[in-house]
Amino acid sequence: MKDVQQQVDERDIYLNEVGIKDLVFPIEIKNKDGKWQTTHAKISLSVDLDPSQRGTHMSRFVDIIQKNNRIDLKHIKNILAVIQEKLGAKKSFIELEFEYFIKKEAPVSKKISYINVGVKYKAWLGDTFEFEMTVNTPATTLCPCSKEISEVSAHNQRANISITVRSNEFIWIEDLVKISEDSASSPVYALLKRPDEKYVTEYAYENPRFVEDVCREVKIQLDENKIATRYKILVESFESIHNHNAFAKIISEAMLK
Ligand SMILES: Nc1nc2c(ncn2[C@@H]2O[C@H](COP(=O)(O)OP(=O)(O)OP(=O)(O)O)[C@@H](O)[C@H]2O)c(=O)[nH]1
Repeated sequence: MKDVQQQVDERDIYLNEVGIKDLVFPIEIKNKDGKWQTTHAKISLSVDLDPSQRGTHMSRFVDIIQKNNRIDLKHIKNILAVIQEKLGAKKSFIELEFEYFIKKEAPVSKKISYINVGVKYKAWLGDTFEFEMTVNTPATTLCPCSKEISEVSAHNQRANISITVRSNEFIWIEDLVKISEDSASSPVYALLKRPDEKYVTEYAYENPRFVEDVCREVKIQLDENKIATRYKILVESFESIHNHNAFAKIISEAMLK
Protein backbone atom coordinates (compact mmCIF):
# COMPACT_ATOMS: atom_id res chain seq x y z
CA MET A 1 0.00 0.00 0.00
CA LYS A 2 1.32 3.44 -0.90
CA ASP A 3 2.55 5.38 2.18
CA VAL A 4 1.67 9.01 1.33
CA GLN A 5 2.64 10.62 4.64
CA GLN A 6 6.06 8.98 4.36
CA GLN A 7 6.77 10.83 1.06
CA VAL A 8 9.66 13.32 0.86
CA ASP A 9 8.46 16.93 1.06
CA GLU A 10 10.27 19.40 -1.24
CA ARG A 11 9.05 22.59 0.48
CA ASP A 12 11.77 22.39 3.17
CA ILE A 13 9.55 23.66 5.99
CA TYR A 14 9.95 22.51 9.60
CA LEU A 15 6.75 21.95 11.61
CA ASN A 16 6.94 22.74 15.33
CA GLU A 17 4.12 20.36 16.21
CA VAL A 18 1.97 17.80 14.42
CA GLY A 19 -0.26 15.28 16.10
CA ILE A 20 -3.68 14.36 17.40
CA LYS A 21 -5.94 16.17 19.86
CA ASP A 22 -9.16 15.50 21.81
CA LEU A 23 -8.66 11.74 21.84
CA VAL A 24 -10.90 10.47 24.66
CA PHE A 25 -9.46 7.40 26.32
CA PRO A 26 -9.55 5.63 29.73
CA ILE A 27 -6.51 6.25 31.91
CA GLU A 28 -5.34 5.25 35.38
CA ILE A 29 -3.99 7.78 37.90
CA LYS A 30 -2.30 6.88 41.18
CA ASN A 31 -4.16 7.95 44.35
CA LYS A 32 -2.20 9.11 47.39
CA ASP A 33 -3.28 5.89 49.17
CA GLY A 34 -1.36 3.91 46.54
CA LYS A 35 -4.37 2.57 44.61
CA TRP A 36 -4.96 3.40 40.95
CA GLN A 37 -8.07 5.39 39.94
CA THR A 38 -9.65 4.87 36.53
CA THR A 39 -11.01 7.94 34.78
CA HIS A 40 -11.10 9.12 31.19
CA ALA A 41 -8.99 11.86 29.68
CA LYS A 42 -9.04 14.13 26.69
CA ILE A 43 -5.58 13.61 25.25
CA SER A 44 -3.33 15.47 22.81
CA LEU A 45 -0.09 13.95 21.55
CA SER A 46 2.33 15.55 19.12
CA VAL A 47 5.87 15.70 17.79
CA ASP A 48 7.91 18.10 15.68
CA LEU A 49 8.31 17.20 12.02
CA ASP A 50 11.45 17.28 9.94
CA PRO A 51 11.26 19.49 6.79
CA SER A 52 11.97 16.48 4.59
CA GLN A 53 8.97 14.41 5.74
CA ARG A 54 5.48 15.10 4.33
CA GLY A 55 3.39 13.73 7.19
CA THR A 56 3.77 12.07 10.56
CA HIS A 57 2.49 8.64 11.54
CA MET A 58 -0.77 9.62 13.25
CA SER A 59 -1.86 6.06 14.04
CA ARG A 60 1.21 5.42 16.17
CA PHE A 61 0.15 8.00 18.79
CA VAL A 62 -3.05 6.06 19.50
CA ASP A 63 -1.18 2.79 19.53
CA ILE A 64 1.30 4.10 22.11
CA ILE A 65 -1.32 5.55 24.48
CA GLN A 66 -3.39 2.34 24.29
CA LYS A 67 -0.35 0.40 25.50
CA ASN A 68 0.60 3.01 28.16
CA ASN A 69 -2.53 4.31 29.87
CA ARG A 70 -1.17 4.25 33.43
CA ILE A 71 -0.17 7.84 33.89
CA ASP A 72 2.23 9.36 36.37
CA LEU A 73 5.38 11.43 36.06
CA LYS A 74 7.64 8.44 35.33
CA HIS A 75 5.18 6.97 32.81
CA ILE A 76 4.69 10.31 31.04
CA LYS A 77 8.44 10.68 30.52
CA ASN A 78 8.54 7.15 29.18
CA ILE A 79 5.55 7.75 26.84
CA LEU A 80 7.26 10.86 25.44
CA ALA A 81 10.48 8.93 24.86
CA VAL A 82 8.61 6.11 23.11
CA ILE A 83 6.76 8.64 20.91
CA GLN A 84 10.06 10.22 19.86
CA GLU A 85 11.54 6.86 19.06
CA LYS A 86 8.51 5.44 17.19
CA LEU A 87 7.89 8.62 15.21
CA GLY A 88 11.53 9.55 14.61
CA ALA A 89 11.12 13.01 16.15
CA LYS A 90 13.38 15.28 18.22
CA LYS A 91 10.57 16.70 20.35
CA SER A 92 7.38 15.21 21.79
CA PHE A 93 4.44 16.73 23.64
CA ILE A 94 1.52 15.37 25.69
CA GLU A 95 -1.54 16.99 27.27
CA LEU A 96 -4.19 15.21 29.30
CA GLU A 97 -7.32 16.73 30.82
CA PHE A 98 -9.35 14.62 33.21
CA GLU A 99 -11.62 14.59 36.24
CA TYR A 100 -10.01 13.18 39.39
CA PHE A 101 -12.15 12.04 42.33
CA ILE A 102 -11.27 12.90 45.93
CA LYS A 103 -12.82 11.07 48.86
CA LYS A 104 -14.34 13.45 51.42
CA GLU A 105 -15.76 12.94 54.89
CA ALA A 106 -18.62 15.22 55.96
CA PRO A 107 -17.51 17.26 59.02
CA VAL A 108 -20.20 16.10 61.51
CA SER A 109 -22.05 13.05 60.15
CA LYS A 110 -18.76 11.62 58.77
CA LYS A 111 -20.69 10.51 55.65
CA ILE A 112 -18.34 9.66 52.78
CA SER A 113 -18.73 11.25 49.35
CA TYR A 114 -16.51 12.14 46.39
CA ILE A 115 -15.85 15.47 44.72
CA ASN A 116 -14.36 15.82 41.26
CA VAL A 117 -11.42 18.15 40.64
CA GLY A 118 -10.37 19.08 37.11
CA VAL A 119 -6.75 18.18 36.37
CA LYS A 120 -4.52 19.00 33.43
CA TYR A 121 -1.12 17.41 32.78
CA LYS A 122 1.17 18.97 30.20
CA ALA A 123 4.65 17.63 29.46
CA TRP A 124 7.23 17.90 26.76
CA LEU A 125 10.54 16.22 25.98
CA GLY A 126 13.26 17.72 23.80
CA ASP A 127 16.69 18.73 25.04
CA THR A 128 15.04 18.77 28.48
CA PHE A 129 11.95 17.23 30.10
CA GLU A 130 9.30 19.50 31.59
CA PHE A 131 6.13 18.55 33.45
CA GLU A 132 3.29 20.89 34.37
CA MET A 133 0.22 20.01 36.40
CA THR A 134 -2.89 22.14 36.96
CA VAL A 135 -5.44 21.23 39.62
CA ASN A 136 -8.79 23.05 39.78
CA THR A 137 -10.41 22.77 43.20
CA PRO A 138 -13.92 24.02 44.00
CA ALA A 139 -14.37 25.77 47.37
CA THR A 140 -16.53 28.38 49.13
CA THR A 141 -15.56 32.00 49.65
CA LEU A 142 -17.45 34.33 52.00
CA CYS A 143 -16.93 38.07 51.52
CA PRO A 144 -15.19 39.78 54.49
CA CYS A 145 -16.56 43.19 53.47
CA SER A 146 -20.13 41.94 53.24
CA LYS A 147 -19.80 40.31 56.67
CA GLU A 148 -18.42 43.52 58.19
CA ILE A 149 -21.03 45.91 56.85
CA SER A 150 -24.18 43.79 56.96
CA GLU A 151 -26.46 43.60 60.02
CA VAL A 152 -26.99 39.91 59.28
CA SER A 153 -25.44 37.43 56.81
CA ALA A 154 -22.68 37.85 54.19
CA HIS A 155 -22.63 36.97 50.52
CA ASN A 156 -20.84 33.74 49.76
CA GLN A 157 -20.32 31.65 46.66
CA ARG A 158 -18.44 28.84 45.03
CA ALA A 159 -14.96 29.62 43.76
CA ASN A 160 -12.45 27.76 41.62
CA ILE A 161 -8.88 27.61 42.87
CA SER A 162 -6.47 26.70 40.11
CA ILE A 163 -2.87 25.82 40.98
CA THR A 164 -0.40 25.15 38.18
CA VAL A 165 2.99 23.77 39.17
CA ARG A 166 5.88 23.16 36.81
CA SER A 167 8.18 20.64 38.41
CA ASN A 168 9.94 17.41 37.60
CA GLU A 169 9.34 16.25 41.19
CA PHE A 170 6.23 14.13 41.81
CA ILE A 171 3.42 16.15 43.44
CA TRP A 172 0.20 14.56 44.68
CA ILE A 173 -3.05 16.01 43.36
CA GLU A 174 -4.44 15.51 46.89
CA ASP A 175 -1.80 17.88 48.34
CA LEU A 176 -2.79 20.72 45.99
CA VAL A 177 -6.48 20.13 46.75
CA LYS A 178 -5.79 20.33 50.50
CA ILE A 179 -3.81 23.56 50.13
CA SER A 180 -6.66 25.05 48.08
CA GLU A 181 -9.37 24.01 50.53
CA ASP A 182 -7.39 25.20 53.56
CA SER A 183 -6.96 28.60 51.90
CA ALA A 184 -10.66 29.16 51.18
CA SER A 185 -13.56 29.99 53.54
CA SER A 186 -14.74 26.38 53.43
CA PRO A 187 -14.33 23.21 51.37
CA VAL A 188 -17.33 21.95 49.37
CA TYR A 189 -18.78 18.45 49.66
CA ALA A 190 -21.04 16.26 47.54
CA LEU A 191 -22.97 14.91 50.53
CA LEU A 192 -23.96 16.95 53.59
CA LYS A 193 -26.64 16.12 56.15
CA ARG A 194 -28.30 18.98 58.10
CA PRO A 195 -25.77 19.03 60.99
CA ASP A 196 -22.98 19.17 58.35
CA GLU A 197 -24.75 21.98 56.52
CA LYS A 198 -24.97 24.01 59.74
CA TYR A 199 -21.29 23.35 60.40
CA VAL A 200 -20.01 24.40 56.94
CA THR A 201 -22.25 27.49 56.89
CA GLU A 202 -20.92 28.69 60.24
CA TYR A 203 -17.35 27.62 59.39
CA ALA A 204 -17.38 29.76 56.23
CA TYR A 205 -18.83 32.68 58.23
CA GLU A 206 -15.91 32.43 60.67
CA ASN A 207 -13.38 32.33 57.78
CA PRO A 208 -14.25 35.19 55.42
CA ARG A 209 -11.92 35.47 52.40
CA PHE A 210 -11.60 37.72 49.37
CA VAL A 211 -10.21 36.05 46.22
CA GLU A 212 -7.00 37.99 46.99
CA ASP A 213 -6.83 36.41 50.48
CA VAL A 214 -7.23 32.91 49.02
CA CYS A 215 -4.54 33.53 46.40
CA ARG A 216 -2.05 34.78 49.01
CA GLU A 217 -2.84 31.91 51.42
CA VAL A 218 -2.19 29.38 48.62
CA LYS A 219 1.15 31.04 47.87
CA ILE A 220 2.18 30.95 51.55
CA GLN A 221 1.38 27.22 51.74
CA LEU A 222 3.13 26.35 48.45
CA ASP A 223 6.24 28.17 49.68
CA GLU A 224 6.17 26.90 53.29
CA ASN A 225 5.66 23.28 52.19
CA LYS A 226 8.30 23.67 49.44
CA ILE A 227 5.86 22.18 46.89
CA ALA A 228 7.45 23.95 43.91
CA THR A 229 9.17 27.19 42.96
CA ARG A 230 7.55 27.51 39.53
CA TYR A 231 3.81 27.97 39.94
CA LYS A 232 0.74 29.97 38.93
CA ILE A 233 -2.30 30.49 41.17
CA LEU A 234 -5.63 31.67 39.77
CA VAL A 235 -8.64 32.09 42.06
CA GLU A 236 -12.02 32.92 40.55
CA SER A 237 -15.22 33.38 42.53
CA PHE A 238 -18.60 33.05 40.85
CA GLU A 239 -20.06 36.05 42.63
CA SER A 240 -23.54 35.65 44.07
CA ILE A 241 -24.36 39.38 44.26
CA HIS A 242 -22.89 40.28 40.84
CA ASN A 243 -23.43 38.92 37.37
CA HIS A 244 -19.67 38.82 36.87
CA ASN A 245 -16.78 37.01 38.53
CA ALA A 246 -13.89 38.21 40.68
CA PHE A 247 -10.38 36.83 40.25
CA ALA A 248 -6.83 37.08 41.61
CA LYS A 249 -3.64 35.65 40.15
CA ILE A 250 -0.05 35.09 41.27
CA ILE A 251 2.73 33.93 38.96
CA SER A 252 5.93 33.03 40.79
CA GLU A 253 9.18 34.77 39.77
CA ALA A 254 10.71 31.41 38.80
CA MET A 255 7.76 30.62 36.49
CA LEU A 256 8.35 33.87 34.58
CA LYS A 257 12.00 33.03 33.81
N1 LIG B 1 0.01 12.44 8.56
C1 LIG B 1 -1.32 12.55 8.48
N2 LIG B 1 -2.07 11.41 8.47
C2 LIG B 1 -3.43 11.55 8.43
C3 LIG B 1 -4.04 12.82 8.41
N3 LIG B 1 -5.37 12.64 8.39
C4 LIG B 1 -5.59 11.30 8.39
N4 LIG B 1 -4.42 10.63 8.39
C5 LIG B 1 -4.27 9.16 8.32
O1 LIG B 1 -3.54 8.64 9.43
C6 LIG B 1 -2.82 7.50 9.01
C7 LIG B 1 -1.36 7.73 9.18
O2 LIG B 1 -0.89 6.98 10.17
P1 LIG B 1 0.37 6.04 9.98
O3 LIG B 1 0.82 5.79 11.37
O4 LIG B 1 1.36 6.60 9.03
O5 LIG B 1 -0.35 4.76 9.36
P2 LIG B 1 0.33 3.47 8.79
O6 LIG B 1 1.20 3.86 7.64
O7 LIG B 1 -0.77 2.49 8.55
O8 LIG B 1 1.18 2.98 10.00
P3 LIG B 1 2.76 2.76 10.08
O9 LIG B 1 3.07 1.60 9.18
O10 LIG B 1 3.01 2.50 11.52
O11 LIG B 1 3.39 4.04 9.60
C8 LIG B 1 -3.09 7.31 7.55
O12 LIG B 1 -4.17 6.41 7.35
C9 LIG B 1 -3.48 8.72 7.13
O13 LIG B 1 -4.22 8.79 5.97
C10 LIG B 1 -3.22 13.99 8.40
O14 LIG B 1 -3.67 15.14 8.35
N5 LIG B 1 -1.87 13.79 8.43
